[in-house]
Amino acid sequence: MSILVYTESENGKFKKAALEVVSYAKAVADQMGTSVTAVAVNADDAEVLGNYGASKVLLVKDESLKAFNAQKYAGILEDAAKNEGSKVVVVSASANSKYLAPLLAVGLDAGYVSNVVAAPSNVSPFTVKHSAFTNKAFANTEIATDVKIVGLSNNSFGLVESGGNASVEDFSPSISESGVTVESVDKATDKVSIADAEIVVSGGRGLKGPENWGMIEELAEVLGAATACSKPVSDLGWRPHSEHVGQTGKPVASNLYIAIGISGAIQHLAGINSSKVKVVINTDPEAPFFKAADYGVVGDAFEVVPKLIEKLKAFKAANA
Ligand SMILES: Cc1cc2nc3c(=O)[nH]c(=O)nc-3n(C[C@H](O)[C@H](O)[C@H](O)COP(=O)(O)OP(=O)(O)OC[C@H]3O[C@@H](n4cnc5c(N)ncnc54)[C@H](O)[C@@H]3O)c2cc1C
Repeated sequence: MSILVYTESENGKFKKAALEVVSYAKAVADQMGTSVTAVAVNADDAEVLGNYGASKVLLVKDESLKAFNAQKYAGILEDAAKNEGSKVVVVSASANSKYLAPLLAVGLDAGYVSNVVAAPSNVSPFTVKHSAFTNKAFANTEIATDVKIVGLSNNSFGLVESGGNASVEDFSPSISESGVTVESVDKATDKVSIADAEIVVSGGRGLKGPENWGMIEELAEVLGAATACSKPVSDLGWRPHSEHVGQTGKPVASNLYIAIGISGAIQHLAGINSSKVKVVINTDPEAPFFKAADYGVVGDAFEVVPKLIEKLKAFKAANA
């Protein structure tokens, strides 16, 4: 009857979102008076999940599962949920989790709610708060099916260390056949991914050209941030498409989002509404971004950003 969690890893290391879903599942388990069982595939440090509230880790070690395959991974989770008798399964908001969750929902005859942002307000009936209409509203939805799947938004719950220990068990599920074979995986970049980043520094067309991205990268480096951009910037080839944020790009749920030379079109804002603190730097005080931002600087990026970098470097040096 434990709560089941899918914990994603890359090259054997858990992603931050994996630790967050375990933290979340522990809160749900406490409300329901049960425990947390995590499913990990080819992870090297499965024990670490105990620190975030997992009592048990079902570890699948299989070289053929090195590349993510939604049908096979959904099959593994279905097997695990049935073995454990789990009535609640928690996954993250990553592209892979969003791919496998509906397949899993079919396998378990479960209801699935994505973009969940808080622990259930009630576990009987099981009611979750989730964002809706590209993060412009929240809804409380009851999942009435016997088995429930919760898709947790990244950075919405945070990491909670409980100092516990997890028993790690080898798990050999029946791996289902898949119509898809992954031949190779090409990563666009090795930098901090936008989806996992705590801080994102993002540039728009106001930066005039790709040759001016040095200061964006420098600001990101000082802050330990990921870099992002608006759609026209990636369309123009100034930055890679993997950095494109918004309705047609990636969603960002960082703690801090700094938008530089970005007007704040509705399609851009749709991707960053879940970020906690938004800062805009723009020459035009009428730019729509100022209405969405928590802090705004009306000014020329080419003057403001170098000063910001200088101040941050001085602050870091003084506090080193
Ligand atoms: C169906 C559809 C989907 C879309 N999806 C997305 C999406 O996912 N993501 C996205 O970003 N867009 C998307 N768009 C495009 C969107 O509508 C805007 O055109 C786009 O976001 C504008 O990008 P921008 O803010 O970089 O450029 P601009 O709108 O050109 O804004 C540049 C800003 O920089 C400011 N500026 C100029 N010089 C400086 C300076 N020296 N210092 C500081 N500020 C300066 C200007 O005042 C201006 O506000 C979509 C559009 C459509 C129709």
